[in-house]
Amino acid sequence: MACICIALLLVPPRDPKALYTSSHPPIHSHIHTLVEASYSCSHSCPGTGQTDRSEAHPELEANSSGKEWTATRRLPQALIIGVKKGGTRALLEFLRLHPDIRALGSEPHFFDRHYARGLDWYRSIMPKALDGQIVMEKTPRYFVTVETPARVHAMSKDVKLIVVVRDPVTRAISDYTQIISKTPNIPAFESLAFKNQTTGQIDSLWSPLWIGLYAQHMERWLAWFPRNQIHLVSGERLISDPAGELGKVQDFLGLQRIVTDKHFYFNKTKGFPCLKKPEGSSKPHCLGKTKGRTHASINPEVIQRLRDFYKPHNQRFYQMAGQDFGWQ
Ligand SMILES: Nc1ncnc2c1ncn2[C@@H]1O[C@H](COP(=O)(O)OS(=O)(=O)O)[C@@H](OP(=O)(O)O)[C@H]1O
Repeated sequence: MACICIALLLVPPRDPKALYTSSHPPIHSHIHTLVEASYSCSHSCPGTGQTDRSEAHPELEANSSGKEWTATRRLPQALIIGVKKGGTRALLEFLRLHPDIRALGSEPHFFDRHYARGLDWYRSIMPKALDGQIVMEKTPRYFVTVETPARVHAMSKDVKLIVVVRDPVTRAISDYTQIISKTPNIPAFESLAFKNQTTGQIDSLWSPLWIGLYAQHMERWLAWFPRNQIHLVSGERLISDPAGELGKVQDFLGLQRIVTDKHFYFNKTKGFPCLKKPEGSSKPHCLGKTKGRTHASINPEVIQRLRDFYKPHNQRFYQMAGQDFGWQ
């Protein structure tokens, strides 16, 4: 909060009133410079950890004319609904650089686990936002939970939905790598992936494999939302060209393209794009150790069998998506 106050003092907008009202053009055009400063703060203010960064753009209260414009808590207008291990954290962290986005840092699991708490509870956990800012959260499990599309639709039929998809085979191995890191004694990937290893019959109900049946899950969402309300992000391109993918997401959200290639650099040690050292900040920011893990080593024959298994499912998904994600 102290940082944003300094930023406000240092970079006064030409028309402070316009900064805090819902008048269009959206606030980003007015607070562009300011946000460069608050972005630095979000990475360097004491006690600003990953979760705290949901408060990267604190609510602004102005009284240049004696009047106050206060941020309020609102239900989200956009959700990152999946997929688990697709790159959802990276997407959320990158989007958070945008001054017109206010995102919850943790995964609230409202529509899948805490629905009984009601919409007032859900609203109460959202970060405060100004008019014109988009409130969002990410919970990757929404994409695969059967009840979720109807529940999300009951909250808002206009909500914008984002799904980060990744090669389902790599995604399954990533998922298993995470599971085994928490439960080291579980059986080998191979024995969980097959109902019968001799016949090679795949156990498609095993969660790491079932989540990758994207067409099946997508179908449920398309029963409630039009295709143009669901934006698909390539998890692979989010790594190879984060600015390109972010550009398309900002377009989808109706935002100016403010998060661009100038925000990223490729960290060779991490092997992933990270956020550049912002001006005035002590260090650049990469995602934590649980993102970009070394995967469990899997027999190549098993991988090939999984590729064969997913092939028709992927083709069906490409048709629904209207694009080929290039998974082998
Ligand atoms: N910039 C950057 N830095 C680090 N990691 C990145 C990045 N972009 C995408 N990814 C990929 O994100 C994968 C984790 O996905 P999620 O964040 O969706 O995981 S989770 O469902 O929230 O647990 C994670 O999967 P693993 O590599 O298997 O660990 C990464 O491949």
